[in-house]
Amino acid sequence: MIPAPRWRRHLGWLWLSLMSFTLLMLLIAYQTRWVYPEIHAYFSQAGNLTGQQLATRSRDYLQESLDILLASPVDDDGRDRAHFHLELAYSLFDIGLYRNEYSCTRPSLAALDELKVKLRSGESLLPGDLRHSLLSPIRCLTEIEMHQLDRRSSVTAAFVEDTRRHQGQVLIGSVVIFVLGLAFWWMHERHRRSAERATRESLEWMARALSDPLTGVGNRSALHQDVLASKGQPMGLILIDIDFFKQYNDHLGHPDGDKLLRHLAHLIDETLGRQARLYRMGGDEFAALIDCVDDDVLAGHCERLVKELREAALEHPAHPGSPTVTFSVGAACFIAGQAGFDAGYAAADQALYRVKAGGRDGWQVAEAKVVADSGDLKLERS
Ligand SMILES: Nc1nc2c(ncn2[C@@H]2O[C@H](COP(=O)(O)OP(=O)(O)OP(=O)(O)O)[C@@H](O)[C@H]2O)c(=O)[nH]1
Repeated sequence: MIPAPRWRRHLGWLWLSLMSFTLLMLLIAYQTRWVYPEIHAYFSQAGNLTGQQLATRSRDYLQESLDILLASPVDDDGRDRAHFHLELAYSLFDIGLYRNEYSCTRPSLAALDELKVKLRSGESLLPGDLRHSLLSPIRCLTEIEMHQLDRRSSVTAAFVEDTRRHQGQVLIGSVVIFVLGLAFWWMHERHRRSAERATRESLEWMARALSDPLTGVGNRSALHQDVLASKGQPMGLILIDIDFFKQYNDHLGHPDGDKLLRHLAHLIDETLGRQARLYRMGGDEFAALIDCVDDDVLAGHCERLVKELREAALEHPAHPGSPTVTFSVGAACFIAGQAGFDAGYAAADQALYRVKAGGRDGWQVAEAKVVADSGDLKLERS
């Protein structure tokens, strides 16, 4: 599958982030624009509802005034108290809300005005007049009370309903934002994983490109790369070539030849230990890079290689001079760098050739002197 271009992935993220951000802003705007005014409206209407309490108190005062005036006989003190209660009731009744919204308010207030005048003038009051003057305002106030109570209930119910609806919308908005956030995270995670996978695959590919598939050790390119990476360092190069490997293959077949190559790679690696890096140069030739303190140390490694192979006593039925597998080893010290390596390789190869020419199954280290060569230190072989 061809991965989407980078800019398109980024565009996807950007789009998601913008969506989440816009939705969040809309949610905040919604809260500010609709929910808060709704609350404000509720409380301002609730403020008007005190009208219900005023009507109740006013009605109570009228009731008390009626009780005093209906008690017989009514003396001056009773008339004063009744007048006082009437005044209190009047002041609570005479408000804009009642005047504007209830048609019974004005006639009731007029009846109370008349009654106050009669009380002040000391005119006698008949029970029938009293009923007419006080009962209709009391009825009006009762009506106002009931209406105000109804209004409060309906406003409260509407407010509760609105609040529930807004909460639902805010909840849905939050869920959408959460889902978008999850999608954003998921896209990011997917991209991170695919980037990791690509890096891992590149590393594996690079490792494969630098290793020999048959034996698993490094190949010629890896040797070259390692030499250049250690530029300027004194190093030892050991070349190991199996003797009469063609005959081994011809006699036992290529699969057994492959097995021997793998076996020898393991044996060389074990013998030289961690300080050495092993490569297969192709065919039946191996190379090892190792720190080169001096030629004697290198000679010690070569000696050990030949000895270990003899001890392993791997059967070679087609070897003209030995019942077991043998190899020839040539080695040289060099200063890492392109020119130094070329010189070192040539010297080690010549040493190997001399071993082959001398009857194989042995080793030789080329003698060297250090010279400087166009920035690279180069060991010149004698
Ligand atoms: N089994 C196997 N054989 C290989 C492989 N690569 C190369 N060869 C064989 O290795 C043999 C190398 O032969 P030569 O270069 O003549 O070397 P030799 O027979 O060891 O002779 P001397 O080095 O002179 O002792 C050839 O027969 C190649 O076919 C491989 O990957 N597996």
